[in-house]
Amino acid sequence: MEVFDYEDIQLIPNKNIIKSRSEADTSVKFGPKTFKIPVVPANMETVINDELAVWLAQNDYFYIMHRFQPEKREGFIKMMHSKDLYASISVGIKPEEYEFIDQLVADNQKPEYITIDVAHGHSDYVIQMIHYIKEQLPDSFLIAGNLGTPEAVREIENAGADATKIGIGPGKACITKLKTGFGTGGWQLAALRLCSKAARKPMIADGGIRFNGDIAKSVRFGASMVMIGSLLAGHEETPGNLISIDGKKYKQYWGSASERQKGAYRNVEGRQMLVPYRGHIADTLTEMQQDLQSSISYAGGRKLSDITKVDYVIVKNSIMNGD
Ligand SMILES: NC(=O)C1=CN([C@@H]2O[C@H](COP(=O)(O)OP(=O)(O)OC[C@H]3O[C@@H](n4cnc5c(N)ncnc54)[C@H](OP(=O)(O)O)[C@@H]3O)[C@@H](O)[C@H]2O)C=CC1
Ligand SMILES: Nc1nc2c(ncn2[C@@H]2O[C@H](COP(=O)(O)O)[C@@H](O)[C@H]2O)c(=O)[nH]1
Repeated sequence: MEVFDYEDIQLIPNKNIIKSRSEADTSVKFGPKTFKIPVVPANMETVINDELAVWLAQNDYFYIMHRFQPEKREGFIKMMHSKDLYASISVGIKPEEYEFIDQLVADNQKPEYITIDVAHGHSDYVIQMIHYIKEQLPDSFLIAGNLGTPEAVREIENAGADATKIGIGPGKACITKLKTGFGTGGWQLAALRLCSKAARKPMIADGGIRFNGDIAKSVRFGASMVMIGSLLAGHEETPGNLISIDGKKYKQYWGSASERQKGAYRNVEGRQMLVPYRGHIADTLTEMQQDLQSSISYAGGRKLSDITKVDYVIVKNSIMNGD
């Protein structure tokens, strides 16, 4: 098995066929809608809130609202629909989540996207929830995760999920690999490649994105969408508190399985940290789009899927050489 991560790979250029990078089409159809770029901010409390979700939906970006204020989710769906925007929410798998789905059905609230978001998604309890949601809300596009193996992708797709989310332990705020010894941390890109061999439906690559070029690499190895936490958490519009230290600005970022998120030290697999402040998220997303347009041109293509065909080399830990 070839084992590598984002920093170990370089994609090999093909002859350019476009006159300007602006001709390259970065859009992606994911579920019922088409988005500007294959990037989704992580469904974490320090990355997404209502205001940012509205802005992202209004501007043709994908978002997934987190599930850590469960009582606000139905109101969130109503608020998005009242503005004629799509609603995209997360759920867990505990008994009260079944009641939440029942409530949505009773109130005729149908989110366009639902993500089952648990640490270890290859589980009969996740499969039960997939069956339940597909029965109760068959028109919602259902994403399930997180997974890290082709077997998991096959089983979760067969259970009825419309897309899977791949990544166990590669996140910046993650300590799963240290506390449990398991996961795709350190070989997330290779794990994505393995999963793509089994996948018949779209995959979201989740965690480990440190540079804009990692988005193109994720697409090359099979991702339809790329979930990003730490690299997007440092913006004016993201919910973490702004903190100044020695004249430098930072924002708070914490893991969804951190003590900070859970309010207790039980099954903690995440940590709290500071990420550099980066200004407005619109500028970062525009830069990501421009970099991706450049990637498409280096791939010798015109559209995002052209990146999936390029060759690559493994250059172990050396892409920063020469910096
Ligand atoms: N992508 C990643 O690598 C990781 C992501 N996270 C994020 O943290 C948040 C909290 O996740 P999670 O703890 O799953 O949410 P929950 O607290 O909702 O747990 C999910 C359910 O699964 C049960 N469970 C059994 N085994 C496991 C296991 N190995 N890991 C997790 N749950 C298990 C839990 O019971 P009990 O709590 O009693 O065990 C609980 O009932 C999510 O947003 C998740 O995405 C967390 C860790 C890793
Ligand atoms: N193991 C843990 N993983 C977590 C936790 N909270 C979130 N996450 C995952 O990280 C990604 C974001 O990764 P990044 O590298 O872009 O910062 C996120 O989407 C989750 O899948 C956690 O507490 N523990």
